[in-house]
Amino acid sequence: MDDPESRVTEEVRQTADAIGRMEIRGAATIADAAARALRDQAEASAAETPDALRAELRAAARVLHDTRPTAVSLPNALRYVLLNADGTTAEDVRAAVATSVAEFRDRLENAQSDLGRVGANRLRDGDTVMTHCHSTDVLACVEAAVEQGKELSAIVKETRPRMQGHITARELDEMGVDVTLIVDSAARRYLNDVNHVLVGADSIAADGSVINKIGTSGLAVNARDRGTPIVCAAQTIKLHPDTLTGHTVDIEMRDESEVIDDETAADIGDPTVLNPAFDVTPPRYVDAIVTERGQYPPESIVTLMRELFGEATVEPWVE
Ligand SMILES: O=C(COP(=O)(O)O)[C@H](O)[C@H](O)COP(=O)(O)O
Repeated sequence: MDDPESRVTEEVRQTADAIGRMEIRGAATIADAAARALRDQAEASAAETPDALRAELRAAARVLHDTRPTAVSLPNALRYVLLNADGTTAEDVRAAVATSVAEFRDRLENAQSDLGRVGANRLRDGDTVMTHCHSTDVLACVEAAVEQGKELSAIVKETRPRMQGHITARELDEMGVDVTLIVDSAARRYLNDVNHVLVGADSIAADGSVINKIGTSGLAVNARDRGTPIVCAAQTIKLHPDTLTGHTVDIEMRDESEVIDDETAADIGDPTVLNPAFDVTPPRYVDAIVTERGQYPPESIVTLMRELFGEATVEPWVE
């Protein structure tokens, strides 16, 4: 049998490239794109036996998996689809993959709107929120509150170096929220003017730590110091099962060119440039984690993780 790796489709490779380059970004959006890519791999495959098709799907999953290491929604999506790729013929497996991808995407969408309704309960008419990066889970909370007739304002951190705050500003503006944009270092100055800090998550660890865009932990410490509640909006697909057994979450280091161009770097003596994409906020700085299952104090999230994943998980893309 030839190498299943060689039969990974161009479309799957393009999706993986787009995730790596951050054209597809944000934990929930990455999960959705990865699930769709597996469905497309199954549809395009010429495999004639279930084993050959499953080997091809595992190879495609590995290509998708090896793009960005921090958002656990990516492996959680791949696991969901691969563990449901059952069937005694290749056709059966293809159909099972299509069904599980559709189910997964429905769950993602429903989870986000359920979570949005929970998060919206925390927001009152006239409140101001501060945001960091761009999180579709956070925006679902704001959108649900706006739909309930609440008028909201937002102070949006631009989020260097990739400026995802600009996407947040545009989407909040489209919802009718009054938006003020600030540079990241101005956050502390304005924390007394906001009622809530709202952030998303790429992963949540078993101890309740929130792994999110770099700068979240500093923002949370400052918010605690100022007495401003900090809420993390995160669907349960952000729960990191490996942390139940003591593993830590990898923090992605990105290219220095996102921070400074070669010419400017040369001009200032070519310093070492570090560009971590995410950081870890300890649970003591987070007031609540809002999920589609309700709101949890961070320290109790482990109970939900055990309920959803048991004690151990498998990595079905490994040969
Ligand atoms: O940190 C980021 C995005 O980082 P990047 O831009 O590097 O992917 C977002 O806060 C989370 O992914 C949650 O997003 P969502 O709520 O949409 O899943």
